[in-house]
Amino acid sequence: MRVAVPKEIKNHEYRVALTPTGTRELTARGHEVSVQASAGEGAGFSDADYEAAGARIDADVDALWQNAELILKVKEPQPDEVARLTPQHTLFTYLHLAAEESLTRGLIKSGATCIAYETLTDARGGLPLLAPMSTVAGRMAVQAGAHSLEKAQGGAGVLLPGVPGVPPATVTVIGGGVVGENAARMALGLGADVTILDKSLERLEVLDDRYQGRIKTVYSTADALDSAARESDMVIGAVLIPGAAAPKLITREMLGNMKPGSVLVDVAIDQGGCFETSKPTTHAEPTYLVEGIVHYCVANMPGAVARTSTQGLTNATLPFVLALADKGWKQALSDDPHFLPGLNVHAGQVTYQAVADAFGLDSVDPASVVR
Ligand SMILES: NC(=O)C1=CN([C@@H]2O[C@H](COP(=O)(O)OP(=O)(O)OC[C@H]3O[C@@H](n4cnc5c(N)ncnc54)[C@H](O)[C@@H]3O)[C@@H](O)[C@H]2O)C=CC1
Ligand SMILES: CC(=O)C(=O)O
Ligand SMILES: [Mg+2]
Repeated sequence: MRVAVPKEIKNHEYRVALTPTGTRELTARGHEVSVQASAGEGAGFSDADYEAAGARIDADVDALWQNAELILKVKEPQPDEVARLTPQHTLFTYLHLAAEESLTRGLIKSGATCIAYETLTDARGGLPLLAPMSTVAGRMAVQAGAHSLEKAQGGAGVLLPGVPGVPPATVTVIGGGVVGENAARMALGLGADVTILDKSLERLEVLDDRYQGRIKTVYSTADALDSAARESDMVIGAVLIPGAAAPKLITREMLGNMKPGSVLVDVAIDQGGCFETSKPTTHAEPTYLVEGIVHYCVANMPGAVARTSTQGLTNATLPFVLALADKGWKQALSDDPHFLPGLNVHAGQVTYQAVADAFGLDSVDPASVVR
């Protein structure tokens, strides 16, 4: 199969979808891999590294896309990339379609087969291609939030661990999944007073057992969210309803009850955000203020630690990339019931129910498409 790896073009996105190690796995199986010139540079991989693994380096972006059958990316296609997609292409990347109607409509129009990392499942009920980046984003959320609490960033001037005689900051994490647990662990490690809210009692039991009371767990209700807003120095939004737009859990009205200079870190921004006043930001300008509350809403947080993130992401995607290249998308998806939910759009139709629901579109069952 002809596999192409474009250079990412989203603001401050330095990850790349395939490492030289992954390239070698593909070329050893007889696949042709074209990597856009300097695509791996931000993650510390040179063109020569890819060439040594058997890839062709292509400086001509038009030719790269035109010759490709399988396109491997990291971030959702940007408008210039959507314009390059045709029915011949299978695209494998993060899509987060429920947050972006124009992208969804663009992919429908393209006729391409679009498979999202974030909606693949595993036998334990997890999201195996979201998990590595959720781990990164959860860990980064506390770094970003701690920086945002500094006065120069508009924050209240609070140090997470406090000092002897001054109590630590209060950090609330909404959603105790992969992002949430990793954020809570980091905040705990830095000496903050940490609480996790979740709607899943089962998940709260796991966390309670794992942290033995060092992290408090609270069932997520409107009352609990009200208290979290009033009492916290930092609130981290880490909820997910797979494939769907995030619920708005902290409203604009609730900001008035928060301490001035406290910080909201909305990691769920890639699914539209879980705070009413969130809007996507970039690493170039990560924060903004609403009613004296600092908002950090970067939709590609792992891009900032591209070396670690690229390795973590490609470790998880490689088996699926190999299946797509070896068997073609139809056979690969039909052979694996956990790969199948990755299919979001095919030949002009939405194949993921929650995405169709978000925009009032019709959807078709992905199983019917691979038969
Ligand atoms: N901004 C960024 O750069 C990145 C963002 N993300 C996003 O972070 C979000 C979280 O991802 P994961 O932790 O992997 O998901 P997950 O599925 O592991 O965890 C989500 C948790 O939210 C809980 N939840 C759902 N509704 C809730 C509610 N109303 N109140 C409290 N808890 C609720 C669920 O029970 C679950 O435990 C996703 O939107 C993901 O796309 C992930 C990586 C990078
Ligand atoms: C999950 C995601 O959107 C990211 O890693 O950028
Ligand atoms: Mg996004």
